[in-house]
Amino acid sequence: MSRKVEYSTPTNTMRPIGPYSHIAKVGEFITIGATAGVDPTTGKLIGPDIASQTLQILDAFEVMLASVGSDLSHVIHVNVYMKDMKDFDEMNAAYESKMGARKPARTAVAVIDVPKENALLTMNLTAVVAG
Ligand SMILES: N/C(=C\C=C\C(=O)O)C(=O)O
Repeated sequence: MSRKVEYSTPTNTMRPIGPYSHIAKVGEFITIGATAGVDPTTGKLIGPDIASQTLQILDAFEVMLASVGSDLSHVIHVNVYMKDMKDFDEMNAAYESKMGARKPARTAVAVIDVPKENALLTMNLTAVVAG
């Protein structure tokens, strides 16, 4: 397996808001950094509800994973960072509506803040290349 680390940010997704790439890939392993629920064209937050933001993030993950030969069925682990744990059930419902029977390992926690102003959550993941 190659140990070369490839960093990428697809052009058809939101621009990073700091000095990072959305995706890092080493051989078959993929990691996607924290991503908020923003419109990829305007950079504006989707919502204001956590369900909309959750679905937007998962849509963005689909685009990012496709750019490196993967998809949501090859996700290993997801981290969910919410501003308020009271949103847990609503986030879960939206998450499950998109992920369906796919149930990667997941860690959901509440945090004091996230980088995108007014965002209710941010998520990141690890995955492998499809095949
Ligand atoms: N991944 C980072 C920020 C993401 C923010 C966002 O999508 O709203 C970072 O600063 O490392």
